[in-house]
Amino acid sequence: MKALLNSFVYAFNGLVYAFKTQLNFKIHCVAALLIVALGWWVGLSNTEWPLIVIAIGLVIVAELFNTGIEVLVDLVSPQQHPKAGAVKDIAAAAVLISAIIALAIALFIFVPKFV
Ligand SMILES: Nc1ncnc2c1ncn2[C@@H]1O[C@H](COP(=O)(O)OP(=O)(O)OP(=O)(O)O)[C@@H](O)[C@H]1O
Repeated sequence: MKALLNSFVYAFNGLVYAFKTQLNFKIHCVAALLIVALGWWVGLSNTEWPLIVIAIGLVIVAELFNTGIEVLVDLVSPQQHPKAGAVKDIAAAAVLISAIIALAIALFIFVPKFV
């Protein structure tokens, strides 16, 4: 039971680390809160909410993996190396793609409500 509780504490520590060290993670968290508030305001349907939750979760998860990969690369390759750079660039690309997908979902859901 204590081990299970500890695993939640470790995961929470990871969230706090990402939030404290990554400006992009903070920006995405604020954007997520704004989107949820907007969704509340326009009254999203029971089918629209899950799509928004998945879109937000996709970006947050990608950001967390990106942060973990950055920390790992800095640990194993503090010196410059083309492959270390490529690993970071690929992780950053994953975040970018997730954010584009999330933006597309948000536009599909919200734009028709304002036109
Ligand atoms: N060890 C390295 N070797 C080669 N290139 C690197 C290395 N570390 C970083 N880079 C290059 O510099 C870019 C920026 O690296 P950095 O560690 O600042 O990542 P970041 O995404 O800006 O992270 P942060 O969010 O912490 O500012 C990487 O995407 C990569 O192209």
